[in-house]
Amino acid sequence: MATIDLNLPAGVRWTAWESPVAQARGLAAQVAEQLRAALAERGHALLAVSGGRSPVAFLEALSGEALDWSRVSVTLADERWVPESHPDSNAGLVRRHLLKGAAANALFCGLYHAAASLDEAAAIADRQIGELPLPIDVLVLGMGDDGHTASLFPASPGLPEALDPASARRCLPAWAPSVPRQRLTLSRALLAASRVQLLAIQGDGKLATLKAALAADDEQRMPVRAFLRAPLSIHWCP
Ligand SMILES: O=C1O[C@H](COP(=O)(O)O)[C@@H](O)[C@H](O)[C@H]1O
Repeated sequence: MATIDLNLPAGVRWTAWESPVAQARGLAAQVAEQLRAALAERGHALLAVSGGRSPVAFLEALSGEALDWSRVSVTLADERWVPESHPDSNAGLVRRHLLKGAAANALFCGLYHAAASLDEAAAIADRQIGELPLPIDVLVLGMGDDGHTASLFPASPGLPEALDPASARRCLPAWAPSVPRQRLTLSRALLAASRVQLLAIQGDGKLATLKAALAADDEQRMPVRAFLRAPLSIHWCP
């Protein structure tokens, strides 16, 4: 594979996998290893994963990893404000592709709540996330073609607060440019405190977005920029 010159910030690690299958398996093995380390160190482990279209093969591979899943808690970096039965639900995706077999023993804490408003749903999720064994041990982020990560979308109302590194909020309402527009996102402050931070992306389009984010000077325009620093490891495949 040709060398890719990205001029990454100090401490940001880069792995180019040869294929989506190799990426899914390799990433799952690394995540499992980090979860085992957290279990050995803390007695429990907290994993936050992303949704969307990309992570299916990774979630499938991770569900087959030998782990004491009964001591692992799983949450989401973000969610669409739709019930779990909806095809766009990130919780539904995680239940179908990760929480099966031995991995069904993990405690799952989703972000969706059928509240009267998105604000109220975010407040409920904020409280529930606060009951998890924070910080997040392993975070797996994805990235959209517009430079969003989690549901930190460019120009979303409330983005400055969601990206505020000093914010005490754990979960906030967010708005996407595409349907379902109403979202819930963990805050940058909470996500960036994760012990292990991984960004998994696929294809030349997302590589171009990553390059644009690295070159941009504004997190509001390219929210993924907020995470392009140590200890992030970026995992890409063509
Ligand atoms: O809407 C979302 O988009 C991003 C990227 O998703 P993908 O479909 O391009 O893989 C994802 O990381 C996020 O969790 C999701 O809610």
